[in-house]
Amino acid sequence: MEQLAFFPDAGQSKGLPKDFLEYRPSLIDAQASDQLLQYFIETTPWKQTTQKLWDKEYLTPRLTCWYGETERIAGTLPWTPELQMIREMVEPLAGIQFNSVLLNYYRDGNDSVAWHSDKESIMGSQPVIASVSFGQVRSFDIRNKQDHREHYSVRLEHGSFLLMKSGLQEAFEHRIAKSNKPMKARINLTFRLVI
Ligand SMILES: O=C(O)CCC(=O)C(=O)O
Ligand SMILES: [Fe+2]
Repeated sequence: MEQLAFFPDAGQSKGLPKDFLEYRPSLIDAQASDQLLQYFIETTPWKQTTQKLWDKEYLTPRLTCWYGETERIAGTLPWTPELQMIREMVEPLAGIQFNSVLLNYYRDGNDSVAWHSDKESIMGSQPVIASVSFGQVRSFDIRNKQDHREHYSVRLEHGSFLLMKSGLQEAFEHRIAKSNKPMKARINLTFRLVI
């Protein structure tokens, strides 16, 4: 495994949460990643869903699509050969088998995902999630739910792999912040076991 590419912020003195996260910069080589980026952008039936906040409906600031064999999530599409191929690459690294994947499309720096943890009951309380990124490098921020001063940031590179291990979602939350800098398209895949 490669060294974790974390950049703790100034004043951050605690060790990195290696028990919870594992990062690999080039799971998939640049040429294949270029092709996959275009493939996902062009062929995925992207949707922009809404989310409720303080009783108001907002458009989710990114596009999404679910694939896999779970019936727990409405509208889940069958695996494609490309998604199967990536699933087979990440399963041995994660040590578990996944039955679904959420695709996120961040069109530019305005697209984002707010602070959250992925511990919906349909994934059990200690889910393992494998994340693969293509396109624009964006910062994946992580903070301790109990103490926001403990926070980290990892730049998720083109073709990279991030394993969110069991226990991460319980103690930490994560986000992809908006950016004022010009940002190109980014695709992120999070493989999950929905039970
Ligand atoms: O885009 C990413 O790297 C993270 C996406 C995410 O947190 C999620 O889909 O739950
Ligand atoms: Fe997440």
